[in-house]
Amino acid sequence: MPSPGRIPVTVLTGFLGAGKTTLLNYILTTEHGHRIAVIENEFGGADVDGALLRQRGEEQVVLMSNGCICCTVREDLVRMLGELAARREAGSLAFDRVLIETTGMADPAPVAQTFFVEPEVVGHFALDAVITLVDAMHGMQQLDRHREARQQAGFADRLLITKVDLVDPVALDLLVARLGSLNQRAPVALAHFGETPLAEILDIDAFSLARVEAIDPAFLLPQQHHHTDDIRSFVIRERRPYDMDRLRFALGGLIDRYGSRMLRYKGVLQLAGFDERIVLQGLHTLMALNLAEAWRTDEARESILVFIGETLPEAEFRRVLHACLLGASERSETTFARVMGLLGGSS
Ligand SMILES: Nc1nc2c(ncn2[C@@H]2O[C@H](COP(=O)(O)OP(=O)(O)OP(=O)(O)O)[C@@H](O)[C@H]2O)c(=O)[nH]1
Repeated sequence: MPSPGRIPVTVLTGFLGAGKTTLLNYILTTEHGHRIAVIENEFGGADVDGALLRQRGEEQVVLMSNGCICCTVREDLVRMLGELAARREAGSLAFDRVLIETTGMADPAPVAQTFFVEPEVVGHFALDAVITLVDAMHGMQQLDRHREARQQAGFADRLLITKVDLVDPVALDLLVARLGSLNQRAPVALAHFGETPLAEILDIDAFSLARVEAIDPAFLLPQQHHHTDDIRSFVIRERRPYDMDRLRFALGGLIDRYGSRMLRYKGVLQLAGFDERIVLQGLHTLMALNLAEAWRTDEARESILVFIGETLPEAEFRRVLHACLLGASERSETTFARVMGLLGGSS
């Protein structure tokens, strides 16, 4: 039970692409009267999520942390929470709650542990709830294949199913039943593009240390933490604009070939002929390119793409995408054609 005076913290978790940033955007752009500080954690090592977040007004602050919050950057989390508390006490920052978005690969247990074992954190913050998002379309497969997805579902105080618009009611029932077998105590609700009643996820006082310790008596002990080894990410940055037709074709080809291993890809892109940023969103074979806000005249335009996948051939992705840049050299055009199988060469 959070003690009076401590700042409530909500941890948003959920496997890659489950819809955490979408929910965060809904929260940050909805009138709800809360002043929220957000800590955003990225797995891919590039600030793509920062670019995808829409902040409303000055009453909110977003801090970024790269790396996986559940292991290497826990110190980062402790430091950021310490800074937030100090700025709040000094009166330079006003907020009444904190939201932490973990990476899609994070085990929420060590993140929750932080609120009980780190003295600087315990004094100021109280964990209100762990909210786990589950993708209705990909969730079942993710639960089957990835331990992290099961940990996230099992540890949740509330489960939110997203993307219900993409599945039929039978698939949804099966997923609800599966989640029930992993976690019997967390109520399940739906979120459509992040839209969900905030009263059911903020200030719900749902995290119980006693309950977690009843399931895992070693919860507060130091933990060794491992991620599935063959999941890797890489980032591609380019200053030159991409050619739209070529890029769509190349992404289509890569997805055809590697879609089942492409767990998550996203980016903010500069395309020739567009003043707007183009946002790429993808999970496996589901890909979308959408117009976003225009580049400012005073900023250097740079495309940033993040790929997270199982044993993806990074060099091939780099070659193919490099050849989609406007004015790609003849040599890279040949490479592109060969890699994409247009010359009948091997890939
Ligand atoms: N159809 C549909 N798409 C959704 C819904 N919610 C989110 N999405 C889409 O799912 C994709 C991934 O959403 P994000 O919010 O970026 O997911 P995330 O969990 O933050 O992803 P990572 O941070 O990479 O793990 C985006 O293209 C969203 O627009 C939904 O309810 N329905």
